This record gives sequence, structure tokens and C-alpha cells, in this order.
Amino acid sequence: MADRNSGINRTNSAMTQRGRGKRGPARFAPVEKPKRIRETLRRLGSYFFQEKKALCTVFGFVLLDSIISLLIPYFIGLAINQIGVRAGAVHFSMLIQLLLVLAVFYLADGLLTFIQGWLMASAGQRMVVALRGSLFEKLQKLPISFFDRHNHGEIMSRLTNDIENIDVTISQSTVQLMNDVIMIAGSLVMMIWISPSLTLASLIMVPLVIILTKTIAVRTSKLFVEQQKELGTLNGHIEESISGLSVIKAFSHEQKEIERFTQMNQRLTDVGMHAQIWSGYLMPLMNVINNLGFAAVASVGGFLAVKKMITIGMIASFLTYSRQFSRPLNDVASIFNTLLSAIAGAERVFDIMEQKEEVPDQINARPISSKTCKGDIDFYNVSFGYSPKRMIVKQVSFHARAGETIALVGPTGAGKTTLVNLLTRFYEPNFGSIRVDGIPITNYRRADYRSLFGMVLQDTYLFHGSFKDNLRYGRLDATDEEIKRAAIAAHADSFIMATEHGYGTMLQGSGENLSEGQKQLLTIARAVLSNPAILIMDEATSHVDTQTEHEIQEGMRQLMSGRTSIIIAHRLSTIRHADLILVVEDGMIAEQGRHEELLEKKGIYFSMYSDQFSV
Ligand SMILES: Nc1ncnc2c1ncn2[C@@H]1O[C@H](COP(=O)(O)OP(=O)(O)OP(=O)(O)O)[C@@H](O)[C@H]1O
Repeated sequence: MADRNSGINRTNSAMTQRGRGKRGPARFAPVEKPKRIRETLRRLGSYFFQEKKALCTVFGFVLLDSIISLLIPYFIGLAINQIGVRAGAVHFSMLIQLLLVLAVFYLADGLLTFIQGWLMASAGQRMVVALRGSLFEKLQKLPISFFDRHNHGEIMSRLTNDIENIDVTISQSTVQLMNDVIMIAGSLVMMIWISPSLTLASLIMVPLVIILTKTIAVRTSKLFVEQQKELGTLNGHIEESISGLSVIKAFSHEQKEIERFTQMNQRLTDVGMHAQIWSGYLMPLMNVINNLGFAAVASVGGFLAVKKMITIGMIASFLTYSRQFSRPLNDVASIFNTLLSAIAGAERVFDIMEQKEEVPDQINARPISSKTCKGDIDFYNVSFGYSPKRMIVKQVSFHARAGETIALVGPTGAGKTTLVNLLTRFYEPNFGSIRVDGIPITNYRRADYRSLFGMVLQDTYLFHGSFKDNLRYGRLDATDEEIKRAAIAAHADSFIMATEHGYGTMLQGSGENLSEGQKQLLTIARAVLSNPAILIMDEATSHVDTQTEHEIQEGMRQLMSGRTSIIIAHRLSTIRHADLILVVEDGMIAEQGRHEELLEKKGIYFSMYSDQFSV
């Protein structure tokens, strides 16, 4: 969908190009762990910062709520003292006043909790929308080589599962974390105020809690990262199997696929289970430690009460404060797990954000449009390899005059599509330069430059929508009349009109209810509509029968007239009229000339032609 945003006149998505492989597993550069977590938190922090107003408001409410929660145990203690101290002579009016205050506190607590949750949920949603938006935007800016190297399902997993993970954590854990920190500090202050000696007794267990949380967190964080990775791999596999389902069935590999899936599923279950087991240790252990602390406070408190150094009411208040102190400590420990899982997700999201984007436009990049471009193309000693170790295109030079039709022919894997990929700036050459209208293509604004091209590729890119929507993708401001004219020129009108709602008929999925040939006719119609300066047809009619191919030849000739056209074709009959035929072999131009000249040469082209037509 990159094109929809950037206004590229491509009739097929870059992602569906031939040559787009899934070469090698998705791997991102490893970064030192603690540094990486710090960096991830910093980047997440910048999204929080965008919501600083909402977060400050939430913090205000949390603070108010926490103060109320901190006052409640104290008032309970006072109420108990009204009964305890005045045994036999309960001061009812004072007790009722205290109980009324407590009722108001509880009501306010409930109301404030609701408001915090509501505010945080909307702020969290906005943050996640921004994060998802930036990730999608980033994906649009990444070079095609990135998508060659990474499994598409795995990338999708980052956009969905990982972001979902962050979403849940932000909305659920932020308020809790704020609340916990205030409660820990507030309870500690209240505890010290009531009794420093009891405070000392209750703090004995704190170092144990910290050591335990740290030990378990180290273990679980690794497992959560592993779990997210396995989930990504599984999603990648699902995406691959669904898109290649017909091939799987054709080779009767269903059972093998089920076995592969089961293995991956099992691996995910294993790490998931380990992560859950390890994080599950935390709560019971915390409970044991807390209860031990509680017992210590109760014993020391009992002793102090006997010595008349503290009232029963204040012991009751203290015990509640010590619970309020240890509960958030436990919460922080368990939130830590959720946080670690979200950080694991965020790391994977930011991994993509760190990837190198397409080379940015030069500062004074020139504008260009199909109206101003003549379509003169020059390749000067261009060499390129998808990996620097293996050059695919080797020192290619040729000149295509404006308005000419250039044909690229040659054996499979010779580098024809790669030459087109270089011309369209999907990849940058390692050596040499490419010029359009005498100016290096890197001097043009990239979006402008790409809008010069109309492409009809072997792989068609159609999306869920009506015929009209799909055709209009070629030029967003095209009228219905223009759409129809383009479809007639591409011989697509008759089969569109034969459907129930004509141009309004919805395509199933991405055109699954159409034949490959019909899909190609639609993409040709799109190219007609986009009216590009340079037309690229890579096996554009390979799925169309020869009869239809002949029928649309005239339309194609009209489409090509007056604009530079580059045609890649295996069927040599379609390129006989080309102004220049380039025979590509092993990444080099082995022969070039017009059809008749090349036949006279009796070289590679001659033997290719002879093979096809038994000359
Ligand atoms: N994205 C890619 N990453 C790495 N190597 C690639 C990529 N795309 C193509 N190649 C390799 O580059 C070489 C040339 O491929 P290219 O698609 O340009 O050939 P072609 O002449 O268009 O072949 P065909 O006629 O079969 O379409 C092949 O060896 C291919 O394996």
C-alpha cells in the first residue's frame, strides 16, 4: 500500500514484485542487552511524553486517591480506639462521625479509580495509535531489500501482537504503577509516624522481596523475549502456508505442513509455559514472605501493646499500612513481568524503527512529473548485486531515446527484472549511474520520480474493493468515464460488464475470483489510466492467451506510443516491433539492436528466436 500514500503510479505493489524472496530468516542486529532495554524504555518514554497532559491529570487523580487510601486505615484505627479505649462507654456520636467520613472516603476512592482508568485507557489508546502509525509509516519508508530479507508474517506479528502487548501494559499497568509507588512511599511514612520500631520489624523482609523479584525477572525477561520471537516465527509460517496453500495441496504436503506447524506451536508453548511457570513462582513466594512479615509485626505489636507503648487501634492501623506497603511491592513485582513482556514487544517494534530507510532525497532534489518528463533513459556502466558479494548486473550501458520501446530479453535469472528495479530506484546501483532526461535519477525527488512509471508486472496486485476502486488505484482523480475508457483499451471492459454489478462488483479477497489473465488485463487498464511517462511491462501478458494477447496488442501499442516503454518478454513475438532489443545474459548486455539486425547477427537472439519459431 506504499504507493497509495506516496502517489506512485505503480500498478503492482513493490512487495509483490518478482525477485522478492524470503532469503534467510529475519534477523536484526544484536545490541547489548541492558543498553537495549534502556534505549527501548527511552523510546517508549517519548510516546508517553506526547501524552504528558493526560498523564499529569491521571497522576493528580492517583495522588488524591492514594492520599484517601492512606487516610482510611488511620480513621479505622481511630474508630477502633473509640470502642477499645472506652470499653463499656462507647462514644457513639464520634464513632458515627468517623464511620461517615470513612463512607465518603470509600465512595471517593471508587469514583477516582473509575476516572483514572477511563483517562488512562484513552491516553493509552492514543499512544498505541501513534506507535502503530509510526511503525506503519516506517514500513512504507524501508527499502524493498528489507522486505526481501524478512518474513512478512513476522513483520505483521510486530504490528499486531507486539503492539497489542504494549497496549495492554500501558492501559492496565501505568495507573497501577503510579498508585503503587505512592502507596509504598505513603504507607512507609505513616508506618514510621505510628511506630518506628514496628516499621523496622516489617521492613526485615524487603531485601528478600527485592532479591527474589530480581532473580525471577532476569529469568522471565529472557523467556518473554523468546516467546515473542517464537510467536513471530509462527505467524510468519501461518502467513506463508495460507498464501501458498494451493502449492501445498498440489504437492500433497498438508501433513508435512501440519507437522512443521505442530513443532513451532510446541516450541511456542514450551517457552510460553516456562515464562508463565517462572513468573508464577513470584506470587506464592511473595505471599509467604509477606505473611512472615505480618507475623513479625503482629508479635512486636502485641509486645508493645502489653507494655502500653501503642494502642490497639494504632496496631490495627499499622497492620493495614504494612499490608498496603507490601501489596504494591508484590504488584510491582508482578507488573514487572507484564512490563518485561511489553518491553520485549517494544524492542521488536523499535528494531524495525531502527532499520535504515531508503536513501533520503537530496536537499535540492528536483521535482519532475509525467507531464514534464520526456522519458530519455541512460544507463552508464551500471553494476549491482543484491548482496555486495555477488554482482547480478555487470557494467550495463545503454541509451533509450524518449518515446522508444525497449525490449529486455534473455534467459531466466539473467537480470532483466533487476535492471528494471534499478531504473525504478527500488534498489540503488553499487557502481555507475542512471539518468533520465540527462539528469542522474538520484537528483530527482523520489516520490516524483516514481510517479513517472506505470508498471504492469507478472504478479498482479489487487486489493479487496470493487473493480472501479482497483482501477482507480492507477490515478486517484480519474472519472468513471476515464476508468471505462482505460478498461476498454485493455480489453477488460467485457468481462467486468459480465459481472453482476459491473464496475461496482466487489473483488473477492485480492481478486481470487478472477483468472490470472483477467488480473493482468486489469493491471494493464490501470497503467492506461495512470498515463505515465515511462511504461514498464514485465511479462505483462504472460497469463493471457495468444488470441487475447493479439487483441490487446493494438491497445498496448496505443498505450506505448509517445512514451518510453520497457518490455520484458519471453514470448519474442510480442517485442518484434521494439526500437531497441537488449539481450541480457549473466547480468550483461550481450547483444543489442532491432529485431532484424539481431536475426542477421545470428547470435544469441537468433538462436532464442529460432527455438521459439523454428526458423
Ligand atoms: N530480491 C533479491 N534478492 C537477492 N537476489 C535476487 C533478488 N531478486 C533476484 N535475485 C537474483 O538475481 C538474479 C537475477 O534475477 P532477475 O529477477 O533479475 O532475473 P530475470 O532475468 O528477470 O529472470 P526471469 O526471466 O526469470 O524473470 C537471479 O539470480 C536471482 O536469484
